[in-house]
Amino acid sequence: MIDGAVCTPPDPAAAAAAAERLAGLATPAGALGRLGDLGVWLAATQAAVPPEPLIDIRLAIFAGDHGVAQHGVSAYPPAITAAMVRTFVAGRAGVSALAAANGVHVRVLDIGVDDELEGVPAEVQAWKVRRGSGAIHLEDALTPGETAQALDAGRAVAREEIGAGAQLLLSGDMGIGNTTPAAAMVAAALGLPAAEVTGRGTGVDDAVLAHKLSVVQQALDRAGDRLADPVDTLTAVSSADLAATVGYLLEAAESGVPVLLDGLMSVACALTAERILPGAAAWFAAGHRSTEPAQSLALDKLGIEPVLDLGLRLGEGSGAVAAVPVLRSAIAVLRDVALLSELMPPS
Ligand SMILES: O=C(O)c1ccc[n+]([C@@H]2O[C@H](COP(=O)([O-])O)[C@@H](O)[C@H]2O)c1
Ligand SMILES: Cc1cc2nc[nH]c2cc1C
Repeated sequence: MIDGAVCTPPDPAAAAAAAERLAGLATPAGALGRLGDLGVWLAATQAAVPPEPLIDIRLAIFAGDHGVAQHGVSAYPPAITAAMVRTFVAGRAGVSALAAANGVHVRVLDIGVDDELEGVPAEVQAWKVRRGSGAIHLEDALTPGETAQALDAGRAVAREEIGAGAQLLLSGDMGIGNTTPAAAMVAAALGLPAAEVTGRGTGVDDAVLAHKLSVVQQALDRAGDRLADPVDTLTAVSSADLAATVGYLLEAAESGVPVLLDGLMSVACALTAERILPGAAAWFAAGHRSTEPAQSLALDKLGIEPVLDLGLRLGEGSGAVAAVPVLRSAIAVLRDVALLSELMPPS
C-alpha cells in the first residue's frame, strides 16, 4: 500500500445491475427493505448479478491481553482471555455455537495473550507479537515495530483465509479490558472526549465506569498529537490484537473481499482501517449494533447501518455470525425470486 492510496470500491456496474434486478422482482417496489440493499452490496462486492450463494464464510478471532485490565476497568479478571482461547479451540464458546449453527468456519489467533497457552495448537500461537499490550494510560500499547508486526500478522491471516476460498470474512475479538483501547481508538478518530466513547464493556458498575472513563481520557491526553495519525494511534493507545485486526481488514478491502464486522472492537478497527486507507469501509457491513456507545459513533462515521440490534455485547464475532442468515437471505431473494415481467408479460 502506498501513502495516499485510496481503496478500489466494489463494482459500481454490478451494483447498478443488481439494483435494476431488485426493482424488477415480483415484489412491491422497496418491499424487501434492507434485504434488498444488502443483496445489492453483496452483488457489487462479488461483481456478480445475481450474487453467488455464500458457502465459504470465515471468522478470525484476534485474541490479546491489555495492560489496563490490571487497573480496574473490567468486570472480569484478565485470566479469562487465555481460558476463552482454550474454549474457542474446544468449540465451546458462545460464538462456537452460533458458528456451528450457521456454517461459519472459526479460527482463533493468539496475537497478544499474556499466557504461554501450553497445549494450545501451534497454529493458534504462531502469531504472538507479545504477552499483553501496554497499559495505555501509563505507556504506549506497542513499539512502532510491534505495530508493524501486528498489522502484518493480520494481513497474513486474511491472505490465508482468502487463499483458502473465503467469500466473506468476519472479524472477532477476545480480550479482557479491550473495550478501553477500542474506545480510545474511536475517540482518536472522531476527536471526541472519553466521556462520549466510554461504555460498560462486560458490565461494569457506575464507580468502575467513572474510573474507566478517566483511564481512557488519560490515554488520550498522554498520546496527544500522535492521535492525528492512525498508525501512531495504534502504537499509542491500541494493542497487538487490535492492530492485527486493522491489518486483516485492510488486506480484505485491498483484495476485494467483503467483511462482516462485529461489535466495538471490530468496528473501531474498521474506522482505523478507513483512516489508513480511505474507501476501505465500502467493503464492510456490520452484523449488529453493540451496546457500546463508541460502536454506534464509529458506525455513523463510516455510514454503516448494522443488520441486527439484539442488545448483544459478547464480542468474539458473535454479532457478525448471528447476521449471516440475513446476508444469505439477501442473496436468495436476488437469485430466486421471479421477475414481475415474467408474471405479467407486456401485452
Ligand atoms: O463486541 C462488543 O461490542 C463487546 C462489548 C462489551 C464486551 N465485549 C467483550 O468483553 C470483553 C471486553 O470487555 P471489558 O469490560 O473487559 O473491556 C472482550 O472479550 C469483548 O469481546 C464485547
Ligand atoms: C466469560 C467471558 C466470555 C467472553 N467472550 C468475550 N468476552 C468475554 C468475557 C467473558 C468474561
